[in-house]
Amino acid sequence: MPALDATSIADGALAFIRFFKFQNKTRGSLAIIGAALALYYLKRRLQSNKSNLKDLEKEADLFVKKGPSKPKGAVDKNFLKKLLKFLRIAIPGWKSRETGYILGLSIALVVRTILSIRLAEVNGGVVHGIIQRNKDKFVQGLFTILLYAVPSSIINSLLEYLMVMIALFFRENLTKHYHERYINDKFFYQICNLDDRIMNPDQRLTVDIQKWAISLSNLYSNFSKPLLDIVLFSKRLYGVVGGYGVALPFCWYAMSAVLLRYISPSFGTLTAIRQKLEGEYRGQHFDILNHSEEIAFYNGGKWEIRRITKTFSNLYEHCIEIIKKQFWMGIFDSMLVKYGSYYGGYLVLGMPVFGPRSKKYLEETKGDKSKIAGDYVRNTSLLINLSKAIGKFIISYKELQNLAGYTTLMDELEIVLNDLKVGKYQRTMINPNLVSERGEYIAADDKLVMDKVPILAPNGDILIKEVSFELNKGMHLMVDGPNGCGKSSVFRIMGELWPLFAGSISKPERQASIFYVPQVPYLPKGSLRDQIIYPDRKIEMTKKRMTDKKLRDILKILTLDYIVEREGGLNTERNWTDVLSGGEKQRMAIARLYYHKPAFAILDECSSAVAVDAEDVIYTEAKRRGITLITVSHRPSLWKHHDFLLQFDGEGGYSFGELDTSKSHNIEYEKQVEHHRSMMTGEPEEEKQE
Ligand SMILES: Nc1ncnc2c1ncn2[C@@H]1O[C@H](COP(=O)(O)OP(=O)(O)OP(=O)(O)O)[C@@H](O)[C@H]1O
Repeated sequence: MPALDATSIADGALAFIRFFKFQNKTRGSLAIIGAALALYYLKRRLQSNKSNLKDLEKEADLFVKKGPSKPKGAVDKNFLKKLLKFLRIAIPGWKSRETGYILGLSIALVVRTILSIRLAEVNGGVVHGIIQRNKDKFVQGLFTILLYAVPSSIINSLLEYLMVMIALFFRENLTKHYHERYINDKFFYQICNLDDRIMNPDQRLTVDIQKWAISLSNLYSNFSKPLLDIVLFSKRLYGVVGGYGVALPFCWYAMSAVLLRYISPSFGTLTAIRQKLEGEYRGQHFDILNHSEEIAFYNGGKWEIRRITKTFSNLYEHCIEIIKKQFWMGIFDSMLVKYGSYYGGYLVLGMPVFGPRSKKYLEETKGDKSKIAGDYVRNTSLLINLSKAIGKFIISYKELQNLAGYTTLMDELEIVLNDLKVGKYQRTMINPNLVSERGEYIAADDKLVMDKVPILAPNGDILIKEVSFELNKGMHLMVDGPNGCGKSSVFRIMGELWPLFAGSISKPERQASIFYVPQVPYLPKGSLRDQIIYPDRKIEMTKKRMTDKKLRDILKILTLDYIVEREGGLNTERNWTDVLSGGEKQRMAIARLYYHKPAFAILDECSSAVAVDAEDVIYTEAKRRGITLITVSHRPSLWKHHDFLLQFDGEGGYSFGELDTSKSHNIEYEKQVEHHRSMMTGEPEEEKQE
C-alpha cells in the first residue's frame, strides 16, 4: 500500500462519508440504485447458462432423482455430510500418518503467521531507523530481516511439501478404497453393462479422486491459515489501532461476502459438468487407441474426427463459459476484496492519528514523526496481512464450491457401487417391476442346474421365458441357436454378471470351478507365462506344482511352442494383444484353460479363428483333462465332441436333450453340417429326408 499523507487520508475518508451520508442524499441514492442495478445485471449474466449447458446440467442431475432438484455441487448440509463420509476414508484415524502431517501443517501455518507478525514489527523498526537517521537501528533491522528470511524460507517450502504430501495420502486412501470394491468384485463389468448412471468410471477413479484430494488439501490451508492470520493479526492490530480499526475491515468483508454469495454462480456444478465432459473426451481417445486397427482398416478417421471434435467442442464451450464467469467474478472480486479494502485500509491507518484514541497516541509518541512513520509502516504490514487473510478466506469459498463438485462426483460413484453390491442398478427398464425381484443361487458340487430361470437382458427385455436343465460332470453340452437369441446371456446369469430375476441356479461354490473362454480373449500386459496362468501369479503356479516345462508341454499340444522360442522364453514381456494373431490368441486362451483345469468350461465361440483340424485336438485334449465342456458355437463340426444339446429357437423357446450325432435321424445336426458344407464350397444345399 503506498504511503500517503495521513491528513489527506482522513480528509478523503471524511469526504467519502459526507458524500453518502449527509451532504448529497440524491446523488448518494442514485449511486446506490446504480450499483444495485449493476449487481443485478452481473448476477443474471453469471447465473445464466447457454442452452447446451442446461442440457448438460439436466444430464448431470440424472442422479438427483429423489427430492427437490438442487444444483449438483452446492455447498450445503448435504455436501458437509458427504464430505465427512469421505474424510473418514481419507483420514483413517487419529493415530494415522495423515493426522500427523495435518498437525505438522497446522504448526507450520502458526509459525508462518508468527514470523509474518514479527517481520511487520521489524519493518516498522527499519523505517523508524531511517527517519531518525539512526544507522545502528537501521543495520540491526536489516540484519534481523535477513535472520527471519532463513526460517521463513524453510517454513514456506515445508508448507508446500506438507500440502502436496497430504493430497497424495488422501488420494492413496481413496484410490485403495475404490480399487478394493471396484476391481475385486465384478462391479467394473456391471457399472458399465448394467447401470447407466456413470459413463466414465475410469475418469472418476483417476482424475476426479486426484482433484478432490488436491482441492481438500488446498482448502485446509486456504481456510485455516487465513483464519489463524485473522485471529493473530486482529489481536495485534487491536493493540495498536483499537476496536474500530479491526471492526472496519471485518464489516467491509462481511458485506463483500454477502454480495459475492448473491451473484456467484454455482462453480461446483460447473466443475462437476466439466469433469464429466473431460471424461467423455478422454474416453473417446481411449476408444480410438483400443480399436486402432479396425478404425484404420475401415478408414474411419473422418468419422472419429467428427465424433471427437463434437465432444471436444462441448468441453471447449463449457470451459469458455466457466472462464467468462470467472472473468466477471474476477472483476467483482477485485473491486470488493482487493481495491475496496485499500479504501478501508487507509481509514484504519489514519485512526491512530485521527481516531478516538488519537490524543493518547500523540501523547505517547510525543509527536515524534519518525515513531509515527515507523508505526504507520508496521500497521500497514499488519493490515495488509489481515486484509489478505480475510480476502483469501472469502475467495476460498470458490475452492469450497470446487470441492463440492468433486465430492458429488465421488459420491455418485459410491452410491452406484453400494447399489451394485446389493444387486440394485438403475437404467431405463422395459419392465420396471422386475428390479426388486431376485432368484436364488445354491451351492452344489459337480453339477450345474438351472431351474425355471428366465433369461432377461439387464434392461428387462425377455430373451427366453424360462430355462431349466441339469448338467452333471462329464456331460458335454453344445449350446446352439441364432445370433442374439441369448446363448451367452444364459452364462452371464450363471456367472452372476447379470442379475438372476427368478428361479434358481445350482453350481459349485468355488468360482474357479467354472471357467469362461471368450471369442476374443483378454491378454494382460505381462510375461508370456502370465498369459497362460492368468489370473494366477508365479507363486500360485508353483503351489499348484506346475512348472515351466509343463507350460511348454501345454503349448506344444496347441502348436504354440514356437512362440516361446521366437519371443525369447516364457519371461518375455510384450503387448501380447498386438503380437499374437487372432488364432494364436484363441489357442493361448485354451492353454490357460488346460492350465487351470476347471470342472466346467464355457467355451463361447472360443475357437472360431482356429483351423477345423486343430479344433479337434483342442476339444479332445480338454475332455482328456477331465474338463466338462459347455460349448457355445455355430460350428456343426464341434457337435461330435458333445453329448447334450441346448438349442434355442430365437423366438423365446428352447429344447434340451441328448445329442447323438451318429444316429441318422438327427436331422437337425445333418442339416447344419450340410448348410456349413454348402457355405464353404459354394455348392447348393442338398435336401434331407426326415
Ligand atoms: N448389457 C446389455 N444390455 C442390454 N442388452 C444386452 C446387453 N448385452 C447383450 N444384450 C442383448 O441381449 C441379447 C442376447 O445377447 P447374447 O450375447 O446372449 O446373444 P447370443 O445368443 O450369444 O448371440 P451370438 O450368437 O451373436 O453371440 C442380444 O439381443 C443383445 O443385444
